[in-house]
This record gives sequence, structure tokens and C-alpha cells, in this order.
Amino acid sequence: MSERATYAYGLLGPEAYRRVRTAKILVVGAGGIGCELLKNLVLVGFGNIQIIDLDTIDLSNLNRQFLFRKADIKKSKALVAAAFAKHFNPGPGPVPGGDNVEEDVLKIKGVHIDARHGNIKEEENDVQWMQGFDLVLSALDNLDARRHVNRLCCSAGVPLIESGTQGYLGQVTPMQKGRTECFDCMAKPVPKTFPVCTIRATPSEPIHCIVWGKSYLFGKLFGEDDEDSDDTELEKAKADGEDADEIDNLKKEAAAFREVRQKISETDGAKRVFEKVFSDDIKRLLSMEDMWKVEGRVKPVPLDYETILAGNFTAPHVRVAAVNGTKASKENGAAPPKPEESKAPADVARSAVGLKDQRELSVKDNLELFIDSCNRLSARAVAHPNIPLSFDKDDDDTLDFVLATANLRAIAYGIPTKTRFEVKQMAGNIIPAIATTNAIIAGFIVMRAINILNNDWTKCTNVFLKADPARPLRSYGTQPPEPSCGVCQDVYVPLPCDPSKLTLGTFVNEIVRGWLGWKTNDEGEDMEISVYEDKRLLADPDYEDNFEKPLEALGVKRGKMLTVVDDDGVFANVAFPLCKLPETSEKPYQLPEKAPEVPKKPVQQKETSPSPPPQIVGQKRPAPEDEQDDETASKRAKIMDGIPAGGNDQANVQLVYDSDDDIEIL
Ligand SMILES: Nc1ncnc2c1ncn2[C@@H]1O[C@H](COP(=O)(O)OP(=O)(O)OP(=O)(O)O)[C@@H](O)[C@H]1O
Ligand SMILES: [Zn+2]
Repeated sequence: MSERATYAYGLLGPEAYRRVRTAKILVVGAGGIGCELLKNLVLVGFGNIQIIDLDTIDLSNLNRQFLFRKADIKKSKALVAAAFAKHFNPGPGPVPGGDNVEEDVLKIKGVHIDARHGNIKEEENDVQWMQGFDLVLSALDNLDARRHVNRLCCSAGVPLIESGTQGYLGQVTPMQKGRTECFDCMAKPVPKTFPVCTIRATPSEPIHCIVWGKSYLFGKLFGEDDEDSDDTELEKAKADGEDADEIDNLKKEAAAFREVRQKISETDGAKRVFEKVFSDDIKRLLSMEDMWKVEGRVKPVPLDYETILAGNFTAPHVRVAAVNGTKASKENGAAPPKPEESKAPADVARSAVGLKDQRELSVKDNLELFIDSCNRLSARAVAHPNIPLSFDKDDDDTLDFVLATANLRAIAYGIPTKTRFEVKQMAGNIIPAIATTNAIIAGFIVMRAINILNNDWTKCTNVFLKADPARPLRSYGTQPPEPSCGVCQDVYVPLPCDPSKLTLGTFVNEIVRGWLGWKTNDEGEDMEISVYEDKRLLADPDYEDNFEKPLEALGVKRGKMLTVVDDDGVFANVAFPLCKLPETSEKPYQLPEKAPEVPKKPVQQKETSPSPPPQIVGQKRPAPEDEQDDETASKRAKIMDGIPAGGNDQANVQLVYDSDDDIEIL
């Protein structure tokens, strides 16, 4: 036994050490948490690790993803991380899938790391592949991939340790189907929203101006062609009972935007946009006198293009009252600040030194950046007219546009401007990653991994790291599964099949009605069932149009799953994840002899709120809205209810999963 191994062996004991050496562990994500985690796993002595990541190394990763060096930029994260981490425990490692007899476990040094540069959602990463692991450790950064891994683990019956960090906050959550809640049992944080009038007419904080530039103006000028969204907006205004004047204003606004959008690539295109949004629109708002009678609201000042470019524009003073809130000052007994006490305008306070991204821009700088970024974006729109542009914090053209427009709007409204660095953080919803948080969380993941391999679920608590110096770490017992969860409450049956040969009709008749035995209900009547792929309805009792089609023609391939729903809502859903059929198989599918016992669903206490109908697959089917009767509506509500279920109200527990969700305007 190597010297390193003697310590781990001594601490863990022979049984746990054997499990650590022989268990097959999947690590998903080789980023901030993933790098720390891989290092820990190797140092503890784990013998068989597979790591997967779809991304390549970026300069911005190097401050905390310490397995990477400058020379690794643009190389695969998973491959570089594995190659580096292997040095921490040199040697061939136990043979994966080998006998790993006791002697081998103690004698063979090193670690076997299998690294894959790829997306966890690829079809080869199916349920069968997942079943090859003893434990999955998720070190991901987005909800979509986390949900996918959660479902895969539920379908394969493999335990999962979920983790996430956000600044000083961190979380580790061990999960196992049937024993604990799953990732989809938990409520997710709702993205921050702002009232539409604050964004469009009465901003009072820098973030309001940034959201306006990013989510409103950018879309109007360079996003998806707006005719459809204009109509939706008008419909919504009508439904909200807006008066005729307001609807008329919205129509004029839409027409005016369309005009500047059409001419944006002309020589004075940027000037036209500027005059519309920073001069004409502001003058129009100022003419609505009632709007400015609200206490604490500050009137904007129209900006003048030529005067700014000539360097003669005097920016209005930043009105601190608008930022801190007149109301608050009054409540504190303080008088609102006098104009001379206010902060100087941005162009006086600017600093000409420092990093480009941290420099404060003058009004003229902002206007020049606005013209330049507008020209760059319109050139892209002309070059690829069918590809709408979208904001991306790492796309310089889009970031410059949002920076310049947000600052110009802030200047007009007397709000402090922001640097490029700050706008990038705010518009990109970036919370700086902290290496120490990742390191602490990765340490707990390994402790929980050992608990799970020892089957010691009593010690397997959820761990939370908080920005509370007095008590930064807390732990809570695992929560039971949520009975209404549409992921972990489903019964999973891996289905090896050839989707180019297996038709939907054969699936329903031979597999569901025949093998699973869903023929008649308790009253002896024909059991009514529907079949879905994700949210797409493929068949129901009145809709058999797809029965002749092979699954492949319906977009159902390996890695996807068919979910069968009892329309009477008596039995739990049964999900069939598709996997690879052995080449020797004569039939287009293979199933075990005995079908599983499908449990009954818990009795629903209350009806859920109506959900949008699923997308229906098939040419001949009329639009669901045209024919949706009460029964179909309630059935759809049931299945949709299951998709991202939640409702875990743990007081004092903060879910900190990082999400890619955007800031939205309400
Ligand atoms: N579907 C997926 N399949 C495989 N890996 C994924 C998938 N989605 C995300 N990842 C990986 O998960 C990792 C998460 O790590 P982290 O949160 O540190 O993000 P990052 O992209 O490295 O950092 P940042 O977002 O701060 O630049 C990333 O390396 C990312 O490529
Ligand atoms: Zn669940």
C-alpha cells in the first residue's frame, strides 16, 4: 500500500476504503466546483472517475479553476482537468469493471480518470450508461443541465449529489429516488422582475436603465422582427383594460420603432435612433403632466445629439434623491438634498486613467460609443438578416450598446452612470465566483459521497454555506420526496429499442397495454392513456394519427423518453427512457419478463392552476385551443403540473442554485 493510501485506509477503515477505490463516480462539470472536486476525489483515493464537460477553457476561468494554465486556453476543460489531476495520485488505477479483488484494492496505485469533452444531454449518455455509475456528482451551472442529470439519475436509480455556489453562498444536496426529494421537488428562485412602467418611463436606479437597454431597446432594434410581439403587446394592453389613448400610443410607438429599425443601417441610422429614444420620447413623456406629479419622481431631460457631439452639452446633475428615494430621506427626517449637494455629472467626475472597462465615460464618450456600437450591430444585422441578434455579456458589440444606451438614459434621468465592468456584471447577472466557496462545497461533496457509498443516509444531511460569520455552515436532514413531483414520482422502465423500427402503435399496444397490463381500469372499462415525449403529446384515446410512425420519425430517439399517463389519474406515470438495443435482438425492443408494479397516485387535494397546453405532434391534428374540452384540459394540467413541480417551504433555507434565467420585465 502506498503511503498516501495508508492514511485514507486508516481514516475510512477497510470497507469504506474498498468502496472508495472501486466505486464508479461520474462528475458532471469541470468548472469552479468541478476542479476542486476532482482534486479532492483523487487525493482521497477514489479509483474510478469519469468527468464530462462541454466547454473549453477561457482566460476568465484561470483565477479559480486551478487545474488550468494559460497555455490550456481553448482546450477541453474535462481533458485538461483529468490530465492534471491524475498527477495527484500516479499509477494506472484499478481496472474499471475488473474484479477489484481485495488485494488489488490495496496494491494497485493511482486513479483511472476517463474524461469526455461533451454535453451531458447527448444521446449516448442514456439511462443504461448512467446505470454504470455508483454515484453522480453534479457540478453544473445551469438549471437545464441540472434538471436533465436529475431525471437521468431518477430513471437509472443512481444517487446524485447536487451542488451549487453563488458568491459566498453554497449548497450540497444528496438525493436518491424514493428516499429524498429530487432536484425537481424543490421550488426554484424566481428571476427578479421590474414593473414595466419603471423600465419604460420612470427609471430611478441604474439597473432600470440597464434592463431597458438590454431587454427593451436592444430587442426592438436588433431582436426578432417585432410585428408579432407588437401585436401581443397590444392584445395584452386591451386585455388589461388600457384606455383607447394608451392603445393608440402603443401603436404609434411600435410604428415609430419599425421606422428607425428599417433605416438603422443608413448613414444617420444611429442618429435617428438617438433622437427618437433620448429626445422625442422624453419630450412626449414630459408632456404627460400627471405622470410627474407623483412624489419623488424626477423629470428627465431630453438629450441633444449635436450639442453633445460638439462637447457643449451640460449634463444634468445626478439627483441623489432619485437614487436613495425622497421618501426614505423624509422618513429619516432628513431634507431632500439640494442640487448643489448632489454628485457632479458623470462627465466631470470621470477618470481618464485605469483599465478600459473600469473607466467612467463622459456624455460624449457614451454617445460616440452608442453610434459606434449601433453601426457595428446594424452591419451584423445586414450581413445576416434572418438571424436576430441577442444580448450576450461576452459579445462586445451587444455589451457596448447596452452600456452606452443605459448610461445615456441614466444621464437624462439624473441617475448615476456605470462603468463597462459594472454594466457587464449587472446585465449578465454575474455574481463573482469565490474560489473558497467552491473549495468548501467540494469538500462537503466528498464527505457526502463517502456517506452514500457507506449507505449511511442518517449522516447524509444537506449542507448550506451562508454569508454569516457567526455560523457560516448549517446542515439539515434530507427532505422526503414531494408526492406531486413529476420527475421522481414516475416509474421508470429503461426500454432498449430500435426507434427506426418500433412504431408508436406497437409501443402502445404491445408494451403499454400488453406487457405493462394497462388494459382495463378498476371498473372493467378500457383504460384511457396518453403518451408524451417531454411536453409533446404524441397520442391520446382520440388521437392515434401517429400510431403507424416509427418513434424516430416522431423525434423520439435514444436518450429521450416516452411517458405514459393514465388519463383517470389513478396510477403514477410510467416513463420509458430509450436506450441501445443489443445487435442480436430480433424484435425492435426488449423488455424484462416481469413488468413493474405501478403505484397509485396520491389523492390530489386541490386543483392546480391551469397550464399552457402541450405542443401536439402530428400534421392533421387541429390546434389544441380549437377543441380543448374540459377533460383534455384537466388532463393536460395534470401532466404539466408534473413538469417542474415544487413547493418545498423550508423556513430558513435558501436555495442558491445559479440559474441562467434572465432579468425579466413584468
Ligand atoms: N450540459 C452540460 N454538459 C456538460 N457540462 C456542462 C453542461 N452545462 C454546463 N456544463 C459545465 O459546467 C461547468 C460549470 O462550472 P462553472 O459554474 O464554474 O462555470 P464556468 O463556465 O466555468 O464559469 P463562468 O460561468 O463563471 O465563466 C462549466 O465548465 C460548464 O461548461
Ligand atoms: Zn422529485
